[in-house]
Amino acid sequence: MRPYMVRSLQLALNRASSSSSSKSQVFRRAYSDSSVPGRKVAVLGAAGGIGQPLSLLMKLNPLVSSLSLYDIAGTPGVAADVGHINTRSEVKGYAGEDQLGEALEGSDVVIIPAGVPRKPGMTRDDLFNINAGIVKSLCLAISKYCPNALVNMISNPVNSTVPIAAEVFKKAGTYDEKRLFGVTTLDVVRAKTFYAGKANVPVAEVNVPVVGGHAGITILPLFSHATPKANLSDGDIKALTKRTQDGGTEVVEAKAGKGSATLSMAYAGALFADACLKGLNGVPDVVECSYVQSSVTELPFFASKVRLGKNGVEEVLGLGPLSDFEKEGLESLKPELKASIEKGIKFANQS
Ligand SMILES: NC(=O)C1=CN([C@@H]2O[C@H](COP(=O)(O)OP(=O)(O)OC[C@H]3O[C@@H](n4cnc5c(N)ncnc54)[C@H](O)[C@@H]3O)[C@@H](O)[C@H]2O)C=CC1
Ligand SMILES: O=C([O-])CC(=O)C(=O)O
Repeated sequence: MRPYMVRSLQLALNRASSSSSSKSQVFRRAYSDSSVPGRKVAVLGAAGGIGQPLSLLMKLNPLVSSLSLYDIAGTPGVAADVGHINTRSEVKGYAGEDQLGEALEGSDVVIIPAGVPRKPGMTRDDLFNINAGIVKSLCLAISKYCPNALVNMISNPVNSTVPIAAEVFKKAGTYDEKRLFGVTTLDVVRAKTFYAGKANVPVAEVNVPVVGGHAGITILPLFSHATPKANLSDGDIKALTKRTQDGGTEVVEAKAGKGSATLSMAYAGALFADACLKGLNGVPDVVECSYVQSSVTELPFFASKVRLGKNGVEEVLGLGPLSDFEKEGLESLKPELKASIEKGIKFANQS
């Protein structure tokens, strides 16, 4: 890839990070390889459908100085391939559990897309039996080798895997609620795309918060907060909400048994990791939606806008005024989200 293409991709990623201020835009333009701190990012599940393009996108991120690609197999090849790209970070591949410690050691951000994806007809919760154990063992290793890392959980069901991670870290004595994130950025990416299409506004200018969780009706886009404002009918808002909630299923069905969203997820995961790195580096006003420990509602975990800083979560932002339709959606999602959280906590403490 030509340097100008790499630069364009980097700029596109920067432009797409939703809510950062103009101050941070100036900061971004001021990057040079030597003027930003070195940061190690580990991708766990790096040989998978999400892991590979996500590794590529993290290799293009100028904030990353060391990229650690871990999977149970296949990572030497991915690392050799990605490692030839002429950008800042050095790349190392690690395969198999005996290399997990080395892969994690010194990581500032750990991104976890390890685990099985859905097939048509399955819910995200149907992945629990396999992915819960995978996430648990990876989080145990994180608590041992890089307890201070920011953890970006992609593996589904996110509504349960984040509570599992929290319990594992609590048991290990390393839990810091500011450092654990469920990645819900793809819901925001979808809401922006669908809204821009319906409202006929430039997608690059669109902002839409998505709150709640990351499965079906627990995904609650707040189109009443969407900007630029558009005069959409109640029917349009209802349809946009449903399409955002079913976005993952739309891809699962279109892939017809060959997995779920990988490329759009890699993009969303790269955006969120970039926001975490900017926060760590002290860029002001970095705000993204994420599923975190929360007191925004009575539920212990909830996705909402989060301000990111040098220690991870700096502030969990409230929901603001909701339309009647959104208020109804919020009440309807609570029982399902509560059950998924409790399922994760129970699993972590029983097994
Ligand atoms: N949070 C979100 O918005 C989204 C989450 N996902 C979830 O991401 C996960 C991964 O999806 P894909 O990449 O499509 O699946 P995939 O099957 O293509 O890749 C998963 C990778 O995880 C690896 N893996 C399995 N056990 C592991 C372990 N113990 N340690 C390290 N790596 C391990 C596999 O070897 C494989 O390379 C799924 O659970 C999927 O549901 C997918 C899309 C969006
Ligand atoms: O739908 C799935 O299984 C994968 C996912 O979380 C998404 O695409 O939002």
